[in-house]
Amino acid sequence: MANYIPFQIIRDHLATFFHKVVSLVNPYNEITIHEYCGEYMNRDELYAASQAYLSSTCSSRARKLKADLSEESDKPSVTIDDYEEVIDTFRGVRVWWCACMRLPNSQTMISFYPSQDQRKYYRLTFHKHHRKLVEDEYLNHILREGRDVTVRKRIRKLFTNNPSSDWNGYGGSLWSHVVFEHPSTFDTLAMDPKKKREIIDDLVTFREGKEYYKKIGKAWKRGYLLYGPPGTGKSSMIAAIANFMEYDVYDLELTAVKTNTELRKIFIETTGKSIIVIEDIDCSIDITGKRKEKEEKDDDETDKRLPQMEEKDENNKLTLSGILNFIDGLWSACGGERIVIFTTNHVDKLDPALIRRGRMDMHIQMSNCTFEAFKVLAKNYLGILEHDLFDTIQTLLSEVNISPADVAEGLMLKDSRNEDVGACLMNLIRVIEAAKEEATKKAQQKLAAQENKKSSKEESSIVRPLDLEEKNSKDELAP
Ligand SMILES: Nc1ncnc2c1ncn2[C@@H]1O[C@H](COP(=O)(O)OP(=O)(O)OP(=O)(O)O)[C@@H](O)[C@H]1O
Ligand SMILES: [Mg+2]
Repeated sequence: MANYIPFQIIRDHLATFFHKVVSLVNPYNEITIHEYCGEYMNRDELYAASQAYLSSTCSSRARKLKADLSEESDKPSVTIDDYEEVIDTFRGVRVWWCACMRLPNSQTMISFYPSQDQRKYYRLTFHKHHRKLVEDEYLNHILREGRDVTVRKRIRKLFTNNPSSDWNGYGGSLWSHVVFEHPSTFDTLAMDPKKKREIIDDLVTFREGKEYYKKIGKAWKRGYLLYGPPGTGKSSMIAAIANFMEYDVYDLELTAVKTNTELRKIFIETTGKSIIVIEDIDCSIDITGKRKEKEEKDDDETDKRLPQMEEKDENNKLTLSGILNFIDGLWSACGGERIVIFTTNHVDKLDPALIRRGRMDMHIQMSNCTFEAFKVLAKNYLGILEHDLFDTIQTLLSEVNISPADVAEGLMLKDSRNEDVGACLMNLIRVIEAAKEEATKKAQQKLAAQENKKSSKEESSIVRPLDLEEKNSKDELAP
């Protein structure tokens, strides 16, 4: 024992000395990034980001790779295998990455959780001259890029706050979700190409605007109001935006929300890089004119009520001001990169406060099928850019209002093996002609009804002698 203590001291001194000598000779520094960290051994975000970054940026340079399928992705991901060293270059500076593993101290212990025993980590090696660059900039670069890759690779989800039994809701969450797999894209969306370009440009500016929003002191969010008749592609546009931006979609069913407080909680559970959608906002809740009603009520009752009471009442129901708060007030508190979209068939029914610029930044009218929109549908459904029947269809479309949904239905092949393109276009012509006939009939009926109304009005304004006699006798009887 007496010999043991001096031996240990000598060994420690030797180890320190050895390190000193090595660091004098070795011009390289190392940083290790462990998979699990902290008191509760949480998975380290920098480790996850490094893994994503390396698999997307450096795996092509590695010879030994490994593949896996994580729960959060629908594609196998290939990453660099353990102990395979890869080189990355940042601002002309070379760094070396290596995935390493520290084996358990005791081999005799049996564990059902190998990942807890085998501590994985990345070793990042670089020249000591570049230490500042690595610490101050490169690691942040890894974190940012790695997070982006993770977001891009994840399975996107469609959330709803009004779940049916087969949706996945966990841990008392107010949202349930399914995998979001809508095929709509801007390429398949039939609308005026100029308008489409404007929307895409607006989305790109928004996506790249993090610093700009920060600079001007505004929450990083954007509101779109989509309005137009049924079947003009409002829901398809939402899916196209989600696919273009690679965002999750939160389909907020307002009728399932009872109070402002609940709305607030629901909102707080949403994450960044998402679209919050309220479809048919005019039908979801009677918010039109609710403010007016409230103002009138306030005039009568303000004196009798304490302010706290009013606030409590407000929180016990869902009100327009609750929704307005939801759209702008709370955004700033919850980080950014969210898009909110309202859809409606009746834009004129909405309270102007709800859709004013700043809340709904862009008002997008989805219109009935134009010839330009038809050409997109013909390309998508039939794979054609031109046809002899296009002229006829162009003339017909200029004469009648028909939704892209109806045109799309007319273009659907009944039997994809036998039907030819001409037959499909003829079918569409029949559909448009029927719509035209229907519209003419309706217009005639409307005209006839108006004529009837007019003539009955004229009739009632002619005062007949008999009526006068009757009126006079009534006047006499009156007290
Ligand atoms: N502009 C469009 N471009 C491509 N397809 C469209 C378009 N509009 C409608 N469709 C087709 O019609 C179907 C119905 O469209 P969608 O649900 O997007 O209409 P909507 O405007 O949301 O209707 P509603 O007001 O009834 O909710 C879609 O599945 C799509 O196939
Ligand atoms: Mg819709």
